[in-house]
Amino acid sequence: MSTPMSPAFAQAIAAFAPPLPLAVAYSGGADSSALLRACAQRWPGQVVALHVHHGLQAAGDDFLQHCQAVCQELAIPLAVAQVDARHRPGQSPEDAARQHRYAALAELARTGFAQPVRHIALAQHADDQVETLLLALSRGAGVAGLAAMSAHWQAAGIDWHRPLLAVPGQDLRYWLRSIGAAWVEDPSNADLRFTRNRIRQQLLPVLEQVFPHFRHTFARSCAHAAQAKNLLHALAEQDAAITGLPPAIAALQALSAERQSNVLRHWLLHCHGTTPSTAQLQALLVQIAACRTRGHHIQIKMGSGFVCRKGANLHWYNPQVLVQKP
Ligand SMILES: Nc1ncnc2c1ncn2[C@@H]1O[C@H](COP(=O)(O)OP(=O)(O)OP(=O)(O)O)[C@@H](O)[C@H]1O
Repeated sequence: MSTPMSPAFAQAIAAFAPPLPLAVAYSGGADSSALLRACAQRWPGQVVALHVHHGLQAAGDDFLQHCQAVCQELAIPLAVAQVDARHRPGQSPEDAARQHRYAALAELARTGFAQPVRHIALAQHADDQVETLLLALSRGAGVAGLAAMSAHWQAAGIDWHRPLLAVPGQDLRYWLRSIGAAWVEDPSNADLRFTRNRIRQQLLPVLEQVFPHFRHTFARSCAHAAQAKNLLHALAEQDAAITGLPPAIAALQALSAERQSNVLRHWLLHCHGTTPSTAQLQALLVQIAACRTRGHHIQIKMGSGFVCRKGANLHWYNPQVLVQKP
């Protein structure tokens, strides 16, 4: 039976071709409800659901019960994990919840069913992508941030997919209503203390009026930024092969300032999982340029640690880790 999906939604589902079986990360909210139902309809018997109970909101139990009831009705196997998503000091609550959730989803897919599942679909859509782009702009992000969310990536032995990035959120809710499917509304989505909710409720309606095609054109900008991000990554790998990691100071000095910044960001992120601020990186470039004598000392705060000079090379360390492991 044909269902009244919007053209964008129908196109996104038709174009989505993951190897099966597929797991859908199912919160019980509108977006993942639409994705789960659309996938189960397209690949009957080949789709499973994963639910993470965050243990943060009182509503968590209702979410779980809703997911269990829907999966039972649709005969979709469901695996559930309970996580303690409390954040560490200095970590944002949303970041903590996201990290715990992704780790729990990967673990559920690996061990929650008779056979491990290697592909997980998430239900972020075009409005989420625009929100991510606007948040990146508001932070003054570079191209990596402006690329916003990827449609596909690999991590923790899982292929992650976001098939709905071109579908407006309202199309998903419209479809759910038209087929009489219920979902649970996360009460925190209405909380205007969260910037993302203010963007969704206050900014997107205005953007809609001024730039009616903003979802499409902003997504195109994200795609251009993603291409540039890949080029910068490739260039950083080439330069890192010359400077070595940790980088040799003399080899850095032979590069342009832009290429130094690029390879330094790459080193700090990929080897140490930290991102320096623009001001920190700028200060380091000044020190690298001035480092022409044996006695030149470098010691600069960099991301979550410090960069210092160790002989001919730079060296990054986190003093807190040094204190914990003397
Ligand atoms: N508790 C959860 N259990 C399983 N998957 C989840 C959970 N929370 C979020 N996800 C997955 O991560 C995606 C992005 O999460 P986010 O909280 O940004 O979504 P959302 O806009 O609230 O979506 P939804 O309406 O599906 O809850 C969701 O669409 C869903 O696929």
